[in-house]
Amino acid sequence: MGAKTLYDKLWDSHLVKQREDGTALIYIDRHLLHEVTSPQAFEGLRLANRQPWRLVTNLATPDHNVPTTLTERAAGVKGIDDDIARIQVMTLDENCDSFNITEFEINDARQGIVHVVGPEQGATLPGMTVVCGDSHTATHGAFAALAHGIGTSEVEHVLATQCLIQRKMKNMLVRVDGELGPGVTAKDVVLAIIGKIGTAGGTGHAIEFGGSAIESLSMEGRMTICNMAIEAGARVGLVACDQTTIDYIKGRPFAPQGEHWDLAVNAWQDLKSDDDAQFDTVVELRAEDIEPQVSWGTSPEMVTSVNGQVPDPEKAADETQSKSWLRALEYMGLAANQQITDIRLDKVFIGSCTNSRIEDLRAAAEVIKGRKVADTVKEAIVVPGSGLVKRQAEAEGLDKLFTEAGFQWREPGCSMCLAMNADKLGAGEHCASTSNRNFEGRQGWGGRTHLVSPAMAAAAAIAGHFVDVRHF
Ligand SMILES: CC(C)[C@H](C(=O)O)[C@@H](O)C(=O)O
Ligand code: SF4
Repeated sequence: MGAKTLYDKLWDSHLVKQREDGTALIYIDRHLLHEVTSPQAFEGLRLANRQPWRLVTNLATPDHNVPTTLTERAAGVKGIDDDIARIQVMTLDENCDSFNITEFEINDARQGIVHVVGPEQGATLPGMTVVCGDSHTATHGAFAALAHGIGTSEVEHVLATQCLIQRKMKNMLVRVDGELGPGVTAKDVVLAIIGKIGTAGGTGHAIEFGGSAIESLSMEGRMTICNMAIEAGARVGLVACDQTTIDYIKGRPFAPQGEHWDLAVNAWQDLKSDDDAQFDTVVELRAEDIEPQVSWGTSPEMVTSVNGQVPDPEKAADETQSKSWLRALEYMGLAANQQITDIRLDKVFIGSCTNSRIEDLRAAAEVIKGRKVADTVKEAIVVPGSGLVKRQAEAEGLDKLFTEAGFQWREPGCSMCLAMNADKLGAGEHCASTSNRNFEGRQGWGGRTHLVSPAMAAAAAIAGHFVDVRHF
């Protein structure tokens, strides 16, 4: 048999049936659920009088709508002010109760953003297929798992049959070799990749991230990179399984134990692309060339180095690009050729499934230690990715560092990443955000999002404008 990529191996080991029209039936090992994309799926099961096919594969948690202030959280689900949010979270509770699905409810310490919770619990394992009604399911590919988002009707399909109809994607390799400089993080790497290949660069492909710079990343860093594969147009991001992966998983609640652990570790050894595997597309970056990144526009590909400038639409490659840059500058309230370091911030958000894990909070805390949030910054919030991340951060005293500096320390959830709860930007406000999308209105109507790493967001909060965290 020919050499295979990691994606080929994961695909082949889950292929139930290849059909002549090019579609295939794929088996799903893990199904994660949240409150936004599951209600109609459960309703569909009920109407068809079906039960979930394999209960133990499902794990649910509310995240998108949950409030993040202690006062609102104290009263549990009934205390959620917003009617739609409360109904969605209650509906998830009721559905999980009636179908017997494990759920970490709103005030369970294990609750959090579904893409933080899955890996943290060891529910995401190498070699698995993992799906969730959420585009950032790509995150779980950091564990050499075939993971991607699905739509609500597919959520119902997976619940009912544990299978999905898919088409095989093409293989793409993004290699980052060399050593990242101090202060340059996984977030900067993935933003630089998207800056290079564009938001359509990975369309139709499963992207495997490899090379020495990726291999030297922690699991948190690898998750940050795979999380944004979808922002590069690919539904799937992947990193090969190695000792870092295995060490991260060991001892987690859903991970195999005892003799099953040894068998699993043995089976995971092959979860990497063969040396001579062929990729349809290969992109290469040098780690040394990557500087801390800041997005200036309304798409993640509109990104540059913190030491760069807002581009000039007159210098765009073509008419289409010129128009989209002009429109972005207008929305963002920025001028062509403006220094990135001259952009002043109104709000700072440290959180989201891209950057709300313990390592992210440590990196931000390190920067703000003993400093104060600038007076001109109206609100700076830290939203841990899960209750367990929050607890760990508190045990390390990070919450004190944040609150002493003038940050608000919140309860876990998606929060200002997409402003489905009360955490929002006002019109015209600029936000340094560790999330993954800077679309128009993403963080609130008229809000202006700048995507950055946690360390860069922390430095911006202190300075009141963007600064190169390497010299801060
Ligand atoms: C609400 C959900 C369907 C959506 C997604 O799929 O990504 C959200 O998580 C997002 O980040 O925009
Ligand atoms: S944190 Fe943001 S990107 Fe992640 S699942 Fe929630 S809304 Fe989507």
